[in-house]
Formats: sequence, C-alpha cells, structure tokens
Amino acid sequence: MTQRWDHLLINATLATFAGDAPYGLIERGAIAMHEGHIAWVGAQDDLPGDALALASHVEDLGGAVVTPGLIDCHTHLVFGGNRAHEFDLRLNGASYEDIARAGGGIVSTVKATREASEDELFVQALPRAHALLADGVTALEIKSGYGLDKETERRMLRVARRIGNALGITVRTSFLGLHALPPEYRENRTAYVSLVCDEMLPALAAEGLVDAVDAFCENIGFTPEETRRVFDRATELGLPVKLHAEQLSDLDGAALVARYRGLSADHLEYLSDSGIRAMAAAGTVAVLLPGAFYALRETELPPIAGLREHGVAMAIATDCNPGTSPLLSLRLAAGMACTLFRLTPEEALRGVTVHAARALGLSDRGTLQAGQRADLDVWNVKQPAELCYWIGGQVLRNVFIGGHSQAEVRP
Ligand SMILES: O=C(O)CC[C@@H]1NC(=O)NC1=O
Ligand SMILES: [Fe+3]
Repeated sequence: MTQRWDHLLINATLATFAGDAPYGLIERGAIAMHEGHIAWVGAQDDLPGDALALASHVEDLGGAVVTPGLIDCHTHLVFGGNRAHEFDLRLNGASYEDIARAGGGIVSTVKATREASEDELFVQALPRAHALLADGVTALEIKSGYGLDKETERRMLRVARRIGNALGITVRTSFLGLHALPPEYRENRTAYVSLVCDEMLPALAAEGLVDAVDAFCENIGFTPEETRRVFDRATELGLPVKLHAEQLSDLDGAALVARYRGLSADHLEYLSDSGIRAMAAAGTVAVLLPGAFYALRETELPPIAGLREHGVAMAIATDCNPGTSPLLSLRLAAGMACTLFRLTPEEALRGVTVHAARALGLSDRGTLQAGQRADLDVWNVKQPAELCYWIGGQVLRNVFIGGHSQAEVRP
C-alpha cells in the first residue's frame, strides 16, 4: 500500500531537469509531496494503484508546466536608496566606469545604505524580494557590499537573514566586503583590504552571517592579488568563494576563483579560453547576468560557445542591484539570456534551477526528483519554452515552498 502523501499533482507537464533529456520533460506526469520533500515523480500511468485514494490533496493541473522553484543565485537585493539619476546619465553617454571614478556608482549607494537603519533596509528590500517570488523564485542569494564598514556590512547580512525568515524561503548570504573602496580609505587601499580580511570577515563569519565570500575583481574594483587575500581568509574560515569576474575586462579572475575550486565566476563577458578551461576543470559554475549586460548597453558577449564546448554549467541570475541591473524578475533574466546571449530556453531554464542551485552549493533542490526539497512552481503555460518566450506578464499559477502551497497565502 502507498503511504498517504500530503499533495499529489496530476496531469502535469513536468520539466524535471533530471538527466540530459531536454528539460527532463515528462508529459502527462504526476508529482507527489510529503513532509516538505518530493516523494514520487514520474509518468501518471506509473502511479501506484491506490495513490489517488490515499493522497490528502489531489490537484489536476490540466497540462500546466511544473518546474523546480527558480533560484536567483546572484543578487545585491539589500541596499539604501536607488540610482535612477545615474540611469539618466548613462543614457546620455556616461559610462559605468566614468560614473564610478567620479564618486558615483557603488559608493553613492554606500552612503545611502550607511544612513539607513536595519529596519529601513529591511522595509526597502522586502518588496524587491516579493517581486522575485511573484515570478517563481523560491530561494535566493543576497550579497553584502554596500556597507564597507563592519557595522553596516553586519546590518546588511542581518537583513538578508530576516528576509529569508519573513518569507519562509532559503536565503544564502555572500560577504562582498571587496565590492568598492570606501571614501575614507581612498588613499590607503591596503589598509582597507586588511580591515576586510583581518576584522570584518572573521567577525561576521563568527556571527553565522556569512555562507560564502565574493569579491569584485575589476579595474574599478579590486586586483587579483587583493582578491587572493580575501579568498585565503575565506578558505581558513572554511567558507566557499565566488567572484565577480571579467565583467568589464580580463583580469584572469575566472582562473583565480577556479584555483580555489570556487562555487562560481559571475558576469564573464571578457572570459578567455584559458579561463573557460580552468572553470571546466574545477567544476566552477558560470553565472551569466544579462540584466547588467542590458542596462550597461554592453556589447561584449560572454563566450557561450566555449562554455558549451567545455561543458561548463551555465547559471542565470538577476544581479538585482541599484546601479547596473535593477531587475526584479528571474524569469525575465532567463528570457534575456536567450535573446541577448543566444542560450536555448532549455539551457536558460536549467540555468535558473539546477545550475543555480550548484552555484550556491545547494544539492537538495533544483530538480524534480524524489528526495529533493518540495520547492516547485506551477505555471499557466503548456510548454517550458513559454517561460522564456513571454516578456513580462504574470504566468505563475502557484508555488510550493517546502511542500506548502502558497496559493492559500498568495492574493
Ligand atoms: O553599481 C552597483 O551598485 C553594483 C554593480 C555591480 N557590482 C559589481 O561588482 N558589478 C556590478 O555590476
Ligand atoms: Fe553583482
């Protein structure tokens, strides 16, 4: 006799992303959830005979697509204020680097973030998290990096944890102390890098606020040598690393994070063949950020063909941040990855599920397989490619987070 399941969804088009078949597709499939995990998944005709009678809730989806819950593996979701005025400046010809060198960019958001209380940062970030959830996100990463002093970095990471608790979703935090040089250290970058490595990171890690360590390795950010210092400290503390790499130039950042067997290298517009090979050898995930490419009107495309050829897993994320990617839909980011970077819809959807989970070191989710967390999205579409095809709009029907249907709580 089959055990009683909490939920059984039938007549579903399942995009499982398990195995190599396109989407891991199961037409007319069924998926059962029990005590927060996927208990059974497969062709409906293969269900155990008494399954429908024993399930507490049975729902016929009428052929709707079901995917794993979407995972946004790269966001700067917590910050004070916004930078709409810079949007205007850039559209009038100023480059992101011009604005940064003139004291705008990241540093201007630092000022607004330092002036905001923890509650103010939480209240400002929560609607952005709600927007991501409204389009299918069930887990996300949130970086620090707009505080650039211990107290404000702590406040940012505490807000990230509060967002996860308030919404009942998994939030993975990344410490990004090496995001920009704060004004007070403009003349002494070595001292700032030491403050980050020797004081901030150990203290915030000891408070349980840090799940991974990131850095902005770029001409207008930090050098490979400075990045190595914070990566060495992360390694001493037992924390995994990831890196903003090759966004505006090639500093061999991808090869650097691969040397630490890092979780991911992110952006990658200027990634070299040697960087691709290093990532492939290390199993480091390529996180592509089409929102920043689009908002900066970048023209250098990431080397998608090379990443494919060497079997580097590609993830897609919003890079939600006030300067280069004020993007509040991961599903739209997947569509942009198709239209702008020429990924197939299958690659893009794999990039916001199983590959995104890998970029966060999460192995308990990202596919529809028995034993995985029951985080899944039910969509008002009949084929998975529609999720990248429709631009904007509301195509999400329901979300299960840990096996709990949000339909009961969603408007
Ligand atoms: O402009 C900002 O506020 C962040 C930009 C963001 N940070 C980074 O390291 N690269 C980016 O695109
Ligand atoms: Fe970023």
